[in-house]
Parts: sequence; C-alpha cells; structure tokens
Amino acid sequence: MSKILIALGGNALGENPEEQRKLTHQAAKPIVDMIEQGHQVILSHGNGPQVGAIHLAFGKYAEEKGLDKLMPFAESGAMSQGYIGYHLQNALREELATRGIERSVASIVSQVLVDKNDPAFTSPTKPIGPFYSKEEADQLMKETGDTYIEDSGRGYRKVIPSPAPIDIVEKDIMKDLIDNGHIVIGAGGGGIPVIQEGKHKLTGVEAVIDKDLASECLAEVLDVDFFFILTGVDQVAINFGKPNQTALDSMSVKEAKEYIEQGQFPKGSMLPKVEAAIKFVESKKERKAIISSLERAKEAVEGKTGTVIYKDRESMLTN
Ligand SMILES: Nc1ncnc2c1ncn2[C@@H]1O[C@H](COP(=O)(O)OP(=O)(O)O)[C@@H](O)[C@H]1O
Ligand SMILES: NC(=O)OP(=O)(O)O
Repeated sequence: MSKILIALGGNALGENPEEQRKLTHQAAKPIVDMIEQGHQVILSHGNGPQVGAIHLAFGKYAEEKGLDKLMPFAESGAMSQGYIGYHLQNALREELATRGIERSVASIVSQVLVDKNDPAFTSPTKPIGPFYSKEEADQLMKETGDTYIEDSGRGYRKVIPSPAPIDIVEKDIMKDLIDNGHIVIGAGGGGIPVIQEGKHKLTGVEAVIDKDLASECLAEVLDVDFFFILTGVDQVAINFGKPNQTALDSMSVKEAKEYIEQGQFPKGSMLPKVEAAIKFVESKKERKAIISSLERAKEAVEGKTGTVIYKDRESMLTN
C-alpha cells in the first residue's frame, strides 16, 4: 500500500457547476480505483478558472451596488475551496458507497502560509479566470491596469501574484483524519494565502498560490510516497505545440532541470508542475512524481502512461 497525493487541475473541472459536477464524478472513478487497490489517497485541486469566476462575479456585484472594494482574493479562494470541495467530496462519497466502501470524505478549509516579502507580489504570474482573445485582453489591460498573458496557446488570461507556499496551517488535523482512515481534500486551489502577523494572527493576501507547489508542500508534510499531478495532457512534452513535439515517458531531475533551462515549460502551466515534481522527488530518494491526465490516471498508476519524474536511475528502478 502506498500513500498517494493526487493534485487535480482546476482547468480540468469545467466552466460551470453542471460541468464541474459531471467532471468530479468522472474524476472520482480512477481515484476510488486507487482507494480500492488499498492505497491511502489524499486529494488536492486547482481553482484557476473558478477563483477568477468568483472574483469577477463579485466585481459585477460591486459595480451594480456602486461599491469601490472588490472581493479579496483570499476570500475568493476560500469560496472556491468550498465550491469545488463540495462537488469532489460528494462525487467521492457516492463512488465509494456504490462500490460498498465505507469511508468518509471531508474537504478542509486550508490556509497556506506565504512570505509577505515574496518577490512574487510585485510580479504576477498565475493565470486565473476565463480565456480572452488578444484584442479583448489588450482592451481589459487598458481599462483595468491588470496584466494579461498568453497561456499555453489557449488564449489570454489575467495573471495575479503567486507567492511560494511555506507551510500548511491545518496540516495536523489533516494528519489525524488520514491516520483514522478518512479521505481528505486539502490545500484546494493552492490554499488560502495567508501571512503571519505577530504570534497568532493570520491575514489573507491578494494572491493565488500555485496548486502544484502547494500540493507538493502538502505531499511533503504528509510524507506521501507518490505525488500525482493530473492535468489536461497524458504526458509532459518537449517542443510542446510544435511539429516536433515529443511526449516524455520519464525524466530524471537532471533532465527536467535541463528542459527548464531550455524554456520547454511555460510559467503558470507546465513549469510549476515540473518544478513541484522535482522538489518532491529531491526531498527523499524513494519518492516519485507522475504527471498525467485524469482520464488516464488508472493507467498512469499502472505505469502505462504519464511522465514519471525520478531522482536518479537507482530510484527509478525501486517501486
Ligand atoms: N511542455 C508541455 N507539455 C505538456 N503540456 C503542456 C506543456 N506546456 C504547456 N502545456 C499545457 O499546460 C496545460 C497544463 O496547465 P494548466 O491547464 O494550467 O494546469 P491545470 O490542469 O493544473 O489547471 C496542459 O494541459 C497543456 O495544454
Ligand atoms: N491555484 C491553481 O494553481 O489552480 P489551477 O491548477 O487551476 O491553475
């Protein structure tokens, strides 16, 4: 039996509640397959599209009411944890019950500690919300002063600061639940970004933490064996989107760092996944990270697809 942390991409959860409910039910199947195989599974998820939508919706509300204060991103992130966690925990609960497995599932409202002096606060990189055409993005930049960037060939998106996760505030309660056989959904949307002020006070900040990096932090504190990053592609590729695109079955940390140097992975999409995978496998020799798609998660567990990131040849050969 292995302890596995699965990070689900927010972009794979659809664009509205109906789609999300349907997609979480699909996601539940390969996840419950792993639970049925005897693995201890912990779940985290992204929130890029959802936190952007929540923030936009409250912006519209503020506009109608003539309010000058927008909904802060920490609160928008907290709402996205509830919205996505609600669907995920019910989908898992139903799938478990259908298979006669008696386990309870809970999403934990999770805060993630960041450094208030993180340079990310002055340099936005995290794409959130909907995709726009170049013309729309140019217009929005002019109107709002916000930054929009091209996101992996899919269109233009607003970017906001994304500081590095330092610690998971609710980690002890998560450990207790996991040790008692419960299934935990934690650090959703990269966690609610907070800074420590004084001894006891945590204050939310205007940011969205990358869920791959926050999930890696969670994977380390929970001491998991495998870190699965499930996204929109079956495998990581080099020369992505070009005629000579090549999918990778595996890469060592050394190779992954070389690809990063070559600029193979875009910021805000594939780069944080590869960086999170490297950080995880470097933290302990036996650890492996796998990047694959939700649809083919079961095959990825069986080693039939996905990109495995490993520390060195020796650790690749251990199970
Ligand atoms: N080198 C690459 N290999 C594979 N996919 C890539 C690569 N570079 C960018 N991508 C794109 O990045 C996407 C994953 O990023 P994103 O959708 O932001 O993640 P998430 O699933 O966490 O929401 C993939 O679905 C793919 O479209
Ligand atoms: N918070 C975050 O990284 O979300 P996505 O994975 O949806 O981009």
